[in-house]
Amino acid sequence: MTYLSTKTYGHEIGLSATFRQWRALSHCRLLHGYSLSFRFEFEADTLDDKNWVVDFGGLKELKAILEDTFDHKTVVAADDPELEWFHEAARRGVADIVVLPAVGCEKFAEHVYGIASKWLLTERLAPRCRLASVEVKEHGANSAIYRGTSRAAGQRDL
Ligand SMILES: Nc1nc2c(c(=O)[nH]1)N=C([C@H](O)[C@H](O)COP(=O)(O)OP(=O)(O)OP(=O)(O)O)CN2
Repeated sequence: MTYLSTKTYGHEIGLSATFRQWRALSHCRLLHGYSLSFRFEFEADTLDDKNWVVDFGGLKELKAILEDTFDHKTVVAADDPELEWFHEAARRGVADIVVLPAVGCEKFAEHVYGIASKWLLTERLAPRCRLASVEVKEHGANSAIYRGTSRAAGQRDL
């Protein structure tokens, strides 16, 4: 028996991030932004003493991490050829930049999955509670999902 629970920080909470996919040939190479949505899917074979997979109200640190990374941020890929230009924008107070290994919904989902998995361990919620997946949505039509590949998902990719 596996129990699932989910937590969604939707578009309505305003995690507004600007980014670009510099390798794209389309308009996606231009800076553009979305109020990103994040959906966490947790799983457990056994519930805690309250009969919960994970406390819905106990995830505020995860929300804070999302805010630190995506709220009013300009997210830049570490290999963006214009990286120095973004740093200059930050120095001038025009952009609050966050440099990540890669940019795009799939990579945002992977990045958040890694952070959230570590957090579960730190909080001693893992290994009982595992992070099954993280979904990142740009808007109602576009999303990407990063899924743990083993039942030890709460302890992998660390
Ligand atoms: N698999 C992915 N594909 C794309 C991503 C992504 O993160 N993962 N990102 C982009 C662009 O950055 C952009 O966010 C999407 O723009 P666009 O392709 O124009 O998509 P729209 O939904 O706005 O376009 P419609 O034509 O209205 O469908 C591109 N691809």
